[in-house]
Amino acid sequence: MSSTEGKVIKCRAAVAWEEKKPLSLETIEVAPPKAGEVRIKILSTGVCHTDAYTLDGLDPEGIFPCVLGHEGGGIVESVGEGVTSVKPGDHVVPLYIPQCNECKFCKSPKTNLCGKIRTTQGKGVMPDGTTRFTCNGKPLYHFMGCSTFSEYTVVAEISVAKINDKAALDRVCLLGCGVPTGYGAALNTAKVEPGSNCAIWGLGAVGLAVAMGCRAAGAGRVVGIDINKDKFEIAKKFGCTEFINPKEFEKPIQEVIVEKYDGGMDYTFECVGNIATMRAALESCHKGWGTSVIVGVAGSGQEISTRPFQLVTGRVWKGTAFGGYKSRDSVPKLVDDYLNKKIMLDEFVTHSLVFEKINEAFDLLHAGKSIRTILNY
Ligand SMILES: NC(=O)C1=CN([C@@H]2O[C@H](COP(=O)(O)OP(=O)(O)OC[C@H]3O[C@@H](n4cnc5c(N)ncnc54)[C@H](O)[C@@H]3O)[C@@H](O)[C@H]2O)C=CC1
Ligand SMILES: N[C@@H](CCC(=O)N[C@@H](CSC=O)C(=O)NCC(=O)O)C(=O)O
Ligand SMILES: [Zn+2]
Ligand SMILES: [Zn+2]
Repeated sequence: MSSTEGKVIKCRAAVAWEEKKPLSLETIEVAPPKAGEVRIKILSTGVCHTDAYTLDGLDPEGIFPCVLGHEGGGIVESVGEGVTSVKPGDHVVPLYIPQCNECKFCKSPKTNLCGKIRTTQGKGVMPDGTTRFTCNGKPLYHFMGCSTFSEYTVVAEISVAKINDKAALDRVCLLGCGVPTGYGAALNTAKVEPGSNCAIWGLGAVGLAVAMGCRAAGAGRVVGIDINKDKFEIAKKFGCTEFINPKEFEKPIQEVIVEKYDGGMDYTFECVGNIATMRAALESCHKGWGTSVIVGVAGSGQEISTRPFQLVTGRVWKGTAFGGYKSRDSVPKLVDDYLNKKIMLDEFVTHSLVFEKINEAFDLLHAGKSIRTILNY
């Protein structure tokens, strides 16, 4: 039994007091876990573009003040009543898509979108409708059911994956979001076949993970597309075979691709979050069978469009959340895949910083100078 069990913990956190403002380093209070909840000591967290998306005020579910962060790794500090699947001392990754194994989504092989706590999670509160965070007496909202930008966080039991404790938490935290999302987009959502021609818009961590998945699937060409040419060199490590910078062309990039690649690609992936590149990715697909997967996140009011003829003539437009992985089952296996060198994680980490430098991590992301920055508490 830890000395803090059942007590409020005062700890460091980076609080988003309001949108479009830097995070504020604060001492916050974290209440003990209630029934069905787990309190975790976070040791490392990544910064994903979705954190920036919400902080920038683009997320219709963004509620402030809140504790952001959803790509973390840590150790269970205490558990609430009735929790049986994890115990203090277990190494875990918090999950923004839980897995309850009871809801109709969890019972369906067609989706990973567990619905058990999605409504309260989208309101920034725990399943009972309340928050576990306060700062100077003011309640703080949770984020994506994870809130990994706090030294301690509280999540639902169904929102935590128990992992092999031999794995470095400052690497496997990336299995909380970006890497499974891209890797699974290729393997689960698209189901890339050997010899397929693939194109990826956006060579950030998610896009590079798509490339890693395409290579694992035995893809032929893997075309990396980015307006920042500085991303091309690192993308070779993940399996990109050639590159295109749309800025170097006058005509629409989809016309370039259809001409250059004998009618277009078998699979395309949009990992930017831009409705124009979503259209370009779809219209770069081959007539008759090309499939485009939307991974990028675009805010409310943003709508995709294309001529229906694109779909009538056989192209498929689909999307993915967390790469289609059923989270509690899959993340432990992905950790083992990393330990067995079947997937890369180290290569995604371009910066490691002390937690207090979290705003620098956002700056690096926005400047296109990082792939993933890991913050260590
Ligand atoms: N569906 C899901 O489950 C998930 C979605 N996401 C979303 O995926 C997207 C990518 O996330 P990260 O890799 O963390 O972002 P990132 O910011 O690291 O990478 C985005 C990349 O897109 C490039 N880019 C920007 N505009 C472009 C354009 N017009 N054409 C081509 N490339 C362009 C940037 O240069 C950058 O390399 C974001 O929208 C994020 O919100 C992230 C994780 C999970
Ligand atoms: N609140 C956001 C949701 C945007 C979104 O699509 N989120 C992805 C994960 S992005 C992680 O970096 C997702 O898994 N969505 C599934 C879900 O149930 O939200 C908005 O409304 O834009
Ligand atoms: Zn993310
Ligand atoms: Zn469920």
